[in-house]
Amino acid sequence: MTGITISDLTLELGDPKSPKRILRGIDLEVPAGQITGLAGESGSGKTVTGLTVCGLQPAGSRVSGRIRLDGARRSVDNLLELSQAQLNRLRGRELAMIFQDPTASLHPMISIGGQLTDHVRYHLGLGRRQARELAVELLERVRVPEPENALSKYPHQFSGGQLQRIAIAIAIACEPSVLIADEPTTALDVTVQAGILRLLRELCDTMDLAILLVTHDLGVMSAVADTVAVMHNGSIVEHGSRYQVIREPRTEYTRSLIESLPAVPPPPQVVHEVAVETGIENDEESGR
Ligand SMILES: Nc1ncnc2c1ncn2[C@@H]1O[C@H](COP(=O)(O)OP(=O)(O)OP(=O)(O)O)[C@@H](O)[C@H]1O
Repeated sequence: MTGITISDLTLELGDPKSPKRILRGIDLEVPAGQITGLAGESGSGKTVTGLTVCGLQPAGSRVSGRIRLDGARRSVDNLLELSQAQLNRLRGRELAMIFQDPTASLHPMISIGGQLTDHVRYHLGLGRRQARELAVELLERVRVPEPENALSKYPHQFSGGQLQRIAIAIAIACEPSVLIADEPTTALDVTVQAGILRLLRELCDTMDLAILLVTHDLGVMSAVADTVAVMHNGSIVEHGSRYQVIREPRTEYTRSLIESLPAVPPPPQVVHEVAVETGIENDEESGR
């Protein structure tokens, strides 16, 4: 299987004599070509799980277990054993991450073109012209309107949804095997959310990406995730197909999580339906 296999992942913080146990032996497969949802209430450990896969766990963490990467180009038996320098080489190439706030990964004073071309020149060793061509291609791929013009603009000149598309363009630039998406649509309007979710689905299918989608929003899960893992207090309490987890939850905790939602839309066609209803193709206004 290509993708990520997490086995018995534990993470502790604080005084070793009375540690705060953040992750308590997580087992999770994130296969290529699938969106694996990681759900759970605030503080359950979803974000820390995603960060640990990328080697970005909180400073002072004590981590044990195994995170195996089977990438298209590279496999690593246990990411936890890599040095920071080795992880740096892997991040951006094999492992990519997008966050709730896309501005967190974009520099406010550097044009979008500058940021995209710097990224691909550094990781892929491309020349200036090739890097620019790839930057345009990437912006087209994530459907940022007028990609040539977009290159000379700065982050503040784009809407939130477009910035998330640009962050996704940077994330996929080196054709990674794994994408960790942490609450990528939480800050966006519902119709804009649908467009981003549809884009993630499309990239997952066309690039055979293994996507770990971290979100507290089971509505988002029901729209795109192939399987859903539910976290509670640092453990995965249930993992199954999105239909099974959302419609026929096996644990009391998942049931209560679902009951606390206003309404869960029917799983299979949500993204498609929203797209058709609103006629979203480029679902955001262009720029400001
Ligand atoms: N840098 C840190 N230092 C200390 N504790 C931390 C740090 N980062 C996370 N934690 C703790 O780890 C636990 C899990 O946090 P995490 O952010 O993974 O939860 P989450 O499920 O993603 O919740 P949310 O949806 O609110 O982000 C929480 O108790 C949190 O307080």
